[in-house]
Amino acid sequence: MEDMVCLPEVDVIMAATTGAAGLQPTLNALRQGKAVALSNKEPIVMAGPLLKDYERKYGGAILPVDSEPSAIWQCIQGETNEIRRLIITASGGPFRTMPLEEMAAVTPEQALNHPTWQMGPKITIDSATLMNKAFEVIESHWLFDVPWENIEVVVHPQSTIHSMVEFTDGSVKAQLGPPSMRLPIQYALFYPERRRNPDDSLIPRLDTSIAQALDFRPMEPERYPCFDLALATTRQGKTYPTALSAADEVAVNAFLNGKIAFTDIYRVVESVVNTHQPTPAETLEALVAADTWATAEAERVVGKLG
Ligand SMILES: NC(=O)C1=CN([C@@H]2O[C@H](COP(=O)(O)OP(=O)(O)OC[C@H]3O[C@@H](n4cnc5c(N)ncnc54)[C@H](OP(=O)(O)O)[C@@H]3O)[C@@H](O)[C@H]2O)C=CC1
Ligand SMILES: CC(=O)[C@@H](O)[C@H](O)COP(=O)(O)O
Repeated sequence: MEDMVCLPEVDVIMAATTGAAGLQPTLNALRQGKAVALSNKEPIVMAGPLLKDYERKYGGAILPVDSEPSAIWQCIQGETNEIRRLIITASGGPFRTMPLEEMAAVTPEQALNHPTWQMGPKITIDSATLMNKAFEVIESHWLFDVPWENIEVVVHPQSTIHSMVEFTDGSVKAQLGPPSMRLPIQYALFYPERRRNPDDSLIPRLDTSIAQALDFRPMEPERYPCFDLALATTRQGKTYPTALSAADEVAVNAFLNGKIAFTDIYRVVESVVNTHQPTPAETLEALVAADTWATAEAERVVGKLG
């Protein structure tokens, strides 16, 4: 992948591997001035400033694919007004209403049963812990240059509104659609063109002929401790977000393999980021070193818990 993205005949790269695997290819592509349609969220979580630096320096482009950043991107088209607030929607995952005391005993099968989206295992577990939502806040912070304190998350169980942007006059724009990645993928690949889709079966359409609710609920921090942990860690800068992402990758795998409980995902990540000795995150070498250390440390913590 590292070499393939640099081939002269490649103009757009769709980065859609899971986890840290996409980091080096994404950086290589940006260093070649290519456009990267970024679905793989971990690279921008691990190395947001470096990716943006490469985009600026080498003239490439990062095109959001993840549905929430894509929604924000679509909402800001043609707008010159300052953004007052980003409102990122979260389904709340499969355990949104489960009594908190039952969460330690949930099985991987239950956690993989996402209420609205069909996705790979890593992101589905991240949706259940809301680590995924923290990742989207981080992505959006770097992609749209919006201060942390101006990005909010609201639970919206239907996943019909993919995110919203509030402008300084108070107007709020939202992007809606059925939960399908086809539109965000197409939007990034053909940007700035809105491609005509004559065949409705390709991109599902919003059905307004049936009654549909659009609910908003406040996020419960005690249900989703990974959310605050991820943002507090990332806001410390340096290699903290790299360690966070690596620890989460190990912890999610360990949960899926039956080595730790669902609620231990938080414990593993917390332990790793609390013992991390950060360095400036200015080079790929620094990121790889942090990723390697955090992966080993997370495996050690999993071993102790398991
Ligand atoms: N699924 C979704 O709807 C969304 C996903 N995303 C993001 O997109 C990324 C992918 O998610 P998703 O599609 O759900 O994940 P999946 O697990 O379904 O797919 C991941 C793909 O990445 C490949 N892959 C993983 N590691 C490597 C590697 N080292 N080298 C080459 N290929 C590799 C896998 O190949 P193999 O099968 O051979 O292991 C697989 O094809 C994640 O970062 C996720 O957060 C973002 C928004 C929505
Ligand atoms: C499809 C997509 O873009 C995911 O990020 C999705 O939004 C996850 O759903 P949650 O809102 O449950 O995290």
